[in-house]
Amino acid sequence: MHVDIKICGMTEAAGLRAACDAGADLAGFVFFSRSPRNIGVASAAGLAATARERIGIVALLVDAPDDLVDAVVEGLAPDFLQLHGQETPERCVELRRRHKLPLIKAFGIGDAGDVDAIRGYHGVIDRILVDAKPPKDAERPGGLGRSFDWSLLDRLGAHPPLMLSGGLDAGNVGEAIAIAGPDGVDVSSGVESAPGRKDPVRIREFVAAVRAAEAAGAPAKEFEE
Ligand SMILES: O=C(O)c1ccccc1NCC(=O)[C@H](O)[C@H](O)COP(=O)(O)O
Repeated sequence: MHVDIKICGMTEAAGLRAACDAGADLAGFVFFSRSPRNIGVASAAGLAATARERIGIVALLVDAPDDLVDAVVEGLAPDFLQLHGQETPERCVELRRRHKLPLIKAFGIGDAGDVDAIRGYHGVIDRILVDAKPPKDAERPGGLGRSFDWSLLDRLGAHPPLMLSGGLDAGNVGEAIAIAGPDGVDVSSGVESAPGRKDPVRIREFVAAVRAAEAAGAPAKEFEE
């Protein structure tokens, strides 16, 4: 089984190069002004141009208006859009139709009800990304280095491909894969030396830990829609 690895919150060439060299599958760029990983479209496009043949490019947006989504899609030409806000299924349909790009929809998980709510998105998104539910007063809805009870995902039933995130690092990602059996994992804080600064050594260690878990044969759960 292959577990896709997404390293999110790229702001510098060194981090992006480390992700490519380590064999990560996807690199995320955050377009959200209250994030320490926020990046402008031109800077993201410049970085992505150096890596596009080696890694998939993900544009992360939070309840973004059309003019921002249009600018990001036109300037960056991402392979995926990741929606990390309160986007409704109707908004997902609209964005998929308008941009003809696969959607990764993020869901904050705090309890069983949050998992059950994902069902309303089946058929209108391409991948589920589960993250810890942020506290009410959080500055941002993701990239907080918080994890959640992975066993809640047992309730998912049949589902589109699943990406697990939230507080992952090289030390816990093997256990997370064994419990949740995701199709992919996503990390930001756990591979940083400070918010917004990716650490090449931690990236290498994280990718190695995921590949070791794959080799150990943690069973990926089947998905279907
Ligand atoms: O990373 C951010 O700053 C961010 C800001 C606003 C919305 C989402 C954000 N990150 C989303 C991601 O995909 C992160 O990789 C995911 O939340 C996991 O983050 P972490 O727990 O820090 O590994």
